Amino acid sequence: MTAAATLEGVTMRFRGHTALTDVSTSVRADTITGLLGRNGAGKTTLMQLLTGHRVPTAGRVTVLGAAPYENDGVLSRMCFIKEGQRYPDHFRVCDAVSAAAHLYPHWDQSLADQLLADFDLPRKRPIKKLSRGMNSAVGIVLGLASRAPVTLFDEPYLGLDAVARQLFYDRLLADYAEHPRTILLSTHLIEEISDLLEHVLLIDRGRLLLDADAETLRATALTVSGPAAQVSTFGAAHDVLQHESIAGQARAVVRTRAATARQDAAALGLTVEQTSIQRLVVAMSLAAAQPPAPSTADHAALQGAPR
Ligand SMILES: Nc1ncnc2c1ncn2[C@@H]1O[C@H](COP(=O)(O)OP(=O)(O)OP(=O)(O)O)[C@@H](O)[C@H]1O
Repeated sequence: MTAAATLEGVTMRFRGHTALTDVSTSVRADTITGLLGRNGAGKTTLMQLLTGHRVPTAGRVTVLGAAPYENDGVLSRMCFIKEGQRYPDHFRVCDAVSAAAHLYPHWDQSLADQLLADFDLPRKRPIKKLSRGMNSAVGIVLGLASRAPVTLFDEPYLGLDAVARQLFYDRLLADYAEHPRTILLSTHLIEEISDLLEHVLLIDRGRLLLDADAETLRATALTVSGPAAQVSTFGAAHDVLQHESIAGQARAVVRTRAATARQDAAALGLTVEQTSIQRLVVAMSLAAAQPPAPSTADHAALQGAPR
């Protein structure tokens, strides 16, 4: 695996708040990676570190072999499209496109023209007069046509309708197939994009919770359901992320490394389904939010505690 970017022991502290804590991971080259996590998890902060907008409080960030901060050689090969991207007040759509054409060395004007038509964007209209969704579409056009070797999309589709979002996914996939490059995409619309993803990074309250390739996740995350006793038996041998039961029936989301997990569940009379990446992410985030079960020592201490 070649890394386009790496974070080693990265902590980012703002005044009074730690947004990232000791994060070590890499973003694979020529891969579409999903950066997932709940509101305030630290996704934008991580992208800001990768794009040299911030310097970590501790640890090291490397992109395309060097530290990105104030490094034109690295930054010229990156494109960062953020939610609610702002442009100079007087900019029309065509001005943003010509500025991007000058900025990005790998810019493809014919792709930009095609995308402007696909998203039905009026070239001469001032950007500040565009609707919210159209503004997002401008960012998407610039991000894709930049063909930057490392392209980051941070929740790029504020206000974009379902048809336009599908257009984005289709165009991204088609262009990526012809021009493989490193794409890091943060989103809350996990279900919609999960087929696009080759790798998943999940952050939870500033810590890296999951760093796995999507294929492995799909193969190892299962949801089993059936009689509660059998679900518990099965769960005892696997990593249970979420468990719910009602009237003697139960359902559990598990991660397993056992090659025979499906057969084992079937032998117990359980129904087995593949767990979607969205469900897995929700289960893992909720599990991480649970307070840890008290240890035996804690129990003992509580028993002895004065009331
Ligand atoms: N400049 C700052 N000063 C203080 N705290 C900040 C600053 N920037 C971010 N934070 C805090 O760091 C945490 C992570 O923020 P970040 O924007 O990275 O989250 P996110 O995962 O992108 O969230 P969302 O999905 O809601 O956009 C949040 O608690 C946020 O309030």
